[in-house]
Amino acid sequence: MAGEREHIREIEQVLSGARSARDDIVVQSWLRCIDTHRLDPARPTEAYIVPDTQLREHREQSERLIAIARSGLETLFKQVAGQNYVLLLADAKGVTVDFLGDPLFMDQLRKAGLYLGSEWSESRTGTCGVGSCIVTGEAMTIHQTDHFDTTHTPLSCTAAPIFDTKGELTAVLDISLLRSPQPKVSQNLALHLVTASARRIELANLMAQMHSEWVLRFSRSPEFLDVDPEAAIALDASGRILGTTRGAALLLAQAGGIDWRLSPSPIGQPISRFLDMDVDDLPNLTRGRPTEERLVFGRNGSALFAHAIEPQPTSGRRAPVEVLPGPIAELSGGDPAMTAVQMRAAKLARTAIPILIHGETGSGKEVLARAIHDSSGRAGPFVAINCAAIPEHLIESELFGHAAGAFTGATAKGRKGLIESADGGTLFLDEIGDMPYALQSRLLRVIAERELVPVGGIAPRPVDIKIISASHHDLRQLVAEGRFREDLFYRLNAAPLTLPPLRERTDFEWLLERLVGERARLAGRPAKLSAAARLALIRHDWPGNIRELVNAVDLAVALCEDETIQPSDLPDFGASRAAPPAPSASLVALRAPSLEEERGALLAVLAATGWNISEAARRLGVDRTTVHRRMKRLRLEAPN
Ligand SMILES: Nc1ncnc2c1ncn2[C@@H]1O[C@H](COP(=O)(O)OP(=O)(O)OP(=O)(O)O)[C@@H](O)[C@H]1O
Repeated sequence: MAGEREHIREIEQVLSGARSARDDIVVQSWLRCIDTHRLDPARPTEAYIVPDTQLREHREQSERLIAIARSGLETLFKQVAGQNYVLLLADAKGVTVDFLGDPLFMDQLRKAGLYLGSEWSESRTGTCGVGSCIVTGEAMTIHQTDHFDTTHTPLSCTAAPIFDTKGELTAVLDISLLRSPQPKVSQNLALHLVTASARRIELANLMAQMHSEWVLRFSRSPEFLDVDPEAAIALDASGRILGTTRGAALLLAQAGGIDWRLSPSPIGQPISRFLDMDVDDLPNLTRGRPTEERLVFGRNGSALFAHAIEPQPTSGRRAPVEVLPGPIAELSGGDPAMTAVQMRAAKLARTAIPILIHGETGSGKEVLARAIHDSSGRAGPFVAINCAAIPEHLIESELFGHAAGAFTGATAKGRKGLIESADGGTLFLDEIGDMPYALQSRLLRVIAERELVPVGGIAPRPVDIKIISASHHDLRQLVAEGRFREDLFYRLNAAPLTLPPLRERTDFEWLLERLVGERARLAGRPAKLSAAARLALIRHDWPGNIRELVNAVDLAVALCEDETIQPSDLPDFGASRAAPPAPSASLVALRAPSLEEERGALLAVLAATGWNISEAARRLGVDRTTVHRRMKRLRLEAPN
């Protein structure tokens, strides 16, 4: 409290014009907080996290930069490993769009606003690393009581701006501590590291965006020219500057003898205005020559080492890969076994080949069958029949219908059976193993001859149906026991698809999130999972598969209070086997044994997310750069 009062008094003194020992950048920011942002130091405000929908928009807008910055963030995070630093990448509005922090402190970090979605604009939060960096365009440390708002005075935040190739501030890289030593100089190394990382991100961004132009990289020392240049520019074929890193803009101004604060942007100007060279000199500055000989001179006489990179041909567009049809794409979040099923199902959907789906009860056989039908382009209906649920003596007429007056009690006009009502569409025969033996040969005729004879009828009627059957029995075993016809088995088993049980799915958490969202919406009761409930669900082994999960989620949504599902809202899982936690989705990539499988897995996720790289990366538990890299390696390209 005393500390807070003292802090407020200090701000008041600075306002009244008293000299301050604070850095000028801090003093100027405090003045802006009062005069421009109308903030009151006596009214502390909690960290603000933008709603999910807004965060998604911010992330989408920064998607390219996030992808490029990710490896820089990861390298920096490794450099400061074990020192409790948190890394934030904020967009130009101050919203944290990427984040790396120690999972052990997530709750504290979230509370302190060092978290994905936190907004650190100066107008909302007062003097702070990210916000004040956005206003000034300068790298800085806002250490403890440099913060304007007393809520944030425990933090130490060091931020560096990232500029786009046209010189606009596009993001801020911030490295923060929840607790830090008192002297501000303790953060000097952090300031150096974050500034160097921001520079490298700008370089990577320029290289990514301008690779089809000449790129000229600079360094003051020949040793670092090829490995870690200081700055870079892109030039068109006539030698005009198309883009620069921030460092290059400053360097060019210096070389041209111009006060960069007063000079207009170098974009669009000929390189010869700043350096004693023109476009014809570029081929002499490529890697073919020793580094020490690649010297260029500024108009002010200064010397720089330069490395010219020739325009890279834009890779000819490969034929776009086949995208999974929407209904099939939605079935998984990238589980490899599911992906293999989805790829096969998509290919089979448009054929007349019968499909046999294996899978434990509740694993989604009917849902898959319907998705295949919905992707088949067939105009007729999807008709599902559970062979185990219909009494044996009724199944024949249910399936095949009956002719007029075929038997006592039959209608005078006759009745269409389920097979005929599926004409032009799909017949889904669930629990096909329970089909009475005598009927199996009739079904075989429908499949083989594409015609059916109703009960009591003589003339066969042509039918056009796609047959999908499902079983959780081992049909081979039933054949061996003489309970299932071998010929029918081979017909049905032309294209087997095996659904993995839920406990083996690596996309469990994706499915869980989706189901909670869906079921809560259906029930009209907003609900989200607490961490403890999520863990309990992950640990359960789900003998009833997705059906059991749906039921558990429905119950939890109905019981939960304050829109948060707690473990006490879940069914009692006490009786189930203790299972190891579901492996994380990020293991997908590690496990994929073959390139083809890996390609399939990635393709399914991309298709399921409408080729949204951020979302695909989130589902796979990897960063966007990795997704881009894998796409390149696996030759996957977004359709158009
Ligand atoms: N991919 C999925 N996404 C969301 N819900 C699903 C998915 N797959 C299945 N479900 C849900 O799980 C439940 C069981 O699915 P389905 O009836 O398809 O399983 P099944 O394997 O055919 O079961 P059974 O063997 O008992 O016939 C249904 O409520 C279904 O809506």
